[in-house]
Parts: sequence; structure tokens; C-alpha cells
Amino acid sequence: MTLQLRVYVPPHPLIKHWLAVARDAATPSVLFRSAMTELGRWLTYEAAREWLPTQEATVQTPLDVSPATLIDPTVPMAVVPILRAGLGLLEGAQTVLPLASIYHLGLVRDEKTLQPSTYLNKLPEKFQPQTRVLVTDPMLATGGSMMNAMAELTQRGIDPALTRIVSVVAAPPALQKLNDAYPGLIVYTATIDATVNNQGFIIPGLGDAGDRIFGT
Ligand SMILES: O=P(O)(O)OC[C@H]1O[C@H](OP(=O)(O)OP(=O)(O)O)[C@H](O)[C@@H]1O
Ligand SMILES: O=c1cc[nH]c(=O)[nH]1
Ligand SMILES: [Mg+2]
Repeated sequence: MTLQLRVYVPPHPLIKHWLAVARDAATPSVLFRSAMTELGRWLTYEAAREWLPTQEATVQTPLDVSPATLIDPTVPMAVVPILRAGLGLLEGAQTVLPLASIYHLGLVRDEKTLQPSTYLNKLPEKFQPQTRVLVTDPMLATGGSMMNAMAELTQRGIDPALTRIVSVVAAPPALQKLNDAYPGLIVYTATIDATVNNQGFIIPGLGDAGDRIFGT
């Protein structure tokens, strides 16, 4: 069996609604931030399915003993927001994963070459091998930034099969690169858009996510 990148676009009305709000050029920053928070929340909820480690137990109810399934607290969980725009998804992701450790990674693309460079890296030197990692970045355009993030994670011991990417708008060039390099990886996104233009913007997309979140 050859592994392939799996890309899930959950058919959920809340995800569709907040994507439409985020796409609208007339949406002001304050509402755009709410849209990102909600998308972070619901896409993380979807991504947590079959990813959060659980353990079986029994609990004493007021009336009897019942079998129970609990989140396994011994498996480390990490969220890696790709600054700046990935911060927009973080608050919603944290409501679903309140105990996850947050490791910030600051990347910015050169406007001309579209090559990303790192200006902040709070990743630990080594992750424990079983660590579940959720990477947040609303835009997967040329894929340069996410490929950079995945290289930083895997060289620190992260297993791509235990990693989930949460994005909002994913474009074919990014998905192709991730598929070629990390075939076991799973992406959750609100939409897959048609193309990336010569300036590196996703079409139709939602514009510059970082600028719209922070009003710059
Ligand atoms: O797939 P790529 O072609 O690498 O593009 C995607 C990246 O571009 C944007 O970041 P940007 O460099 O604009 O930084 P920002 O988040 O601070 O605005 C976006 O938030 C992604 O990180
Ligand atoms: O369309 C795009 C592409 C990359 N980054 C953005 O913020 N928007
Ligand atoms: Mg930007």
C-alpha cells in the first residue's frame, strides 16, 4: 500500500459559514478574528477524532460501575502555531485542547522570492516520540512555510503520522509538496482553492490572513 497525504474538508455548516465570513473582503478585522477563532475551534475538533490518545477505565457512577474512555494524560500534546497568521487559529484550538503545550514558530515569506525565513523558534530540541502535534496556519499556498515547519518538527523527533495540520485555505502546490515529502500526514482544512497567483496569493482565497487578523 502506498501512503498518500490525506486532506479532510469537513462538511460542517459552521465551518462553511465562518469560511464565507473570512473570505468576504468587507469583513472587518474584529470579525475576521472571530472567524479564525471559530475555524480553529471546529477544525481542531474534527482533527482530534482518531488522533487524541485515549485509555480505558471504569468510573463509579452514583448508581453503578461503568466502563469509561478518558484522554490519556501521559501522552504529550503540542500545538505549533505558525506566526503570525497561525495565531488566529490558536485560541479556538486551545478550547478543544486545553492541556496542550504551545510552541511558537515565527516564519515570514519574502514578498518577491516567496521563500520563508525563521524569526522565532520556540520548539524544544527534542520531542518525545509519541507526541501528538497539531500545526496551525490558515494559508497553505506555495507550501514553502509548512514544508519548513515540518522539517523543523521531524528533525526534532516528531512522527508525521501523529501530526495534524489545521489550515483554512489550502492550495494544490502546497498539498502536492506535502504529499511528496510526508505521505502519512493528515490535513484538515475548510477548503481547497483552485490556484496560487504569481504574487503567491491563493485564488480566490481570503487575502493576507496575517494582515487581516492583526489589522496591518
Ligand atoms: O505556503 P506559503 O507560500 O509559504 O504561504 C503561506 C504562508 O504565508 C503567510 O504567512 P506570511 O509570510 O504572510 O506571514 P504572516 O503570517 O506574518 O502574515 C501564511 O500565514 C502562511 O504562513
Ligand atoms: O493567499 C495567501 C497566501 C499566503 N498567505 C496569505 O496570507 N494569503
Ligand atoms: Mg501575511
